[in-house]
Amino acid sequence: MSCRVKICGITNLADALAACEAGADALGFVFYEKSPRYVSPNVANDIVAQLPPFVVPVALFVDAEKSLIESVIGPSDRWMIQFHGDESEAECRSYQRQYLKVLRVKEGDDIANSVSQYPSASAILLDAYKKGVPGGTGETFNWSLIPTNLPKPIVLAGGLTPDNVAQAVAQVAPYAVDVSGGVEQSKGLKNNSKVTEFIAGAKRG
Ligand SMILES: O=C(O)c1ccccc1N[C@@H]1O[C@H](COP(=O)(O)O)[C@@H](O)[C@H]1O
Repeated sequence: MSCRVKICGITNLADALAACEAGADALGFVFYEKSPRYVSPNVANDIVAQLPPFVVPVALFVDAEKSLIESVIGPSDRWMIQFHGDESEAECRSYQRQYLKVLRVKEGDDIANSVSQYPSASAILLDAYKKGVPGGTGETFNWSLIPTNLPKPIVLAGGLTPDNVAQAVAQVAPYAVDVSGGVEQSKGLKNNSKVTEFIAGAKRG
């Protein structure tokens, strides 16, 4: 089965529709105000209402207040949630939506044990750990730290680009890959050629 692709950090309708046209399976919207890719709940929901069928919108939060999460996911049943902070399994589960739990990987981590803490997650997203920065770092991590027999689908993220995604898919065989900075022309704006190249590389790998 070919690897799915999530294009994250969507801030406008043109980039969203171009990514769908290029074959993206999911689009990520960042509701973390310190990110240069932040998008407001109203703008994001307006974009989501115009997405074609079979494309999953993913709402990314970093230790967000319940009121913010509810204001984003309330208007549409289509939203999946990406918890990119230190949220507990009980908190993630409480929204009764499909969700991705992010684990930020560094040397010495027991990934299998961390994955086992989130039995209700739809999938686990593995990103690079960088002190003081919750995500969107543009940095890869040591993919050989990922155990091969994890009980959840894995979404690989962190520093992926059109140049390294095929190798990443060949080595890790993830369920999906996720990219933000590697397909941008500037922070918060996508480069459509890079998005197309990235998706082709992921499907090839
Ligand atoms: O993209 C951001 O600005 C961001 C901010 C806070 C948390 C996560 C964020 N993005 C996610 O980070 C990973 C890797 O991004 P990159 O490809 O290395 O730029 C990815 O899951 C994004 O969804």
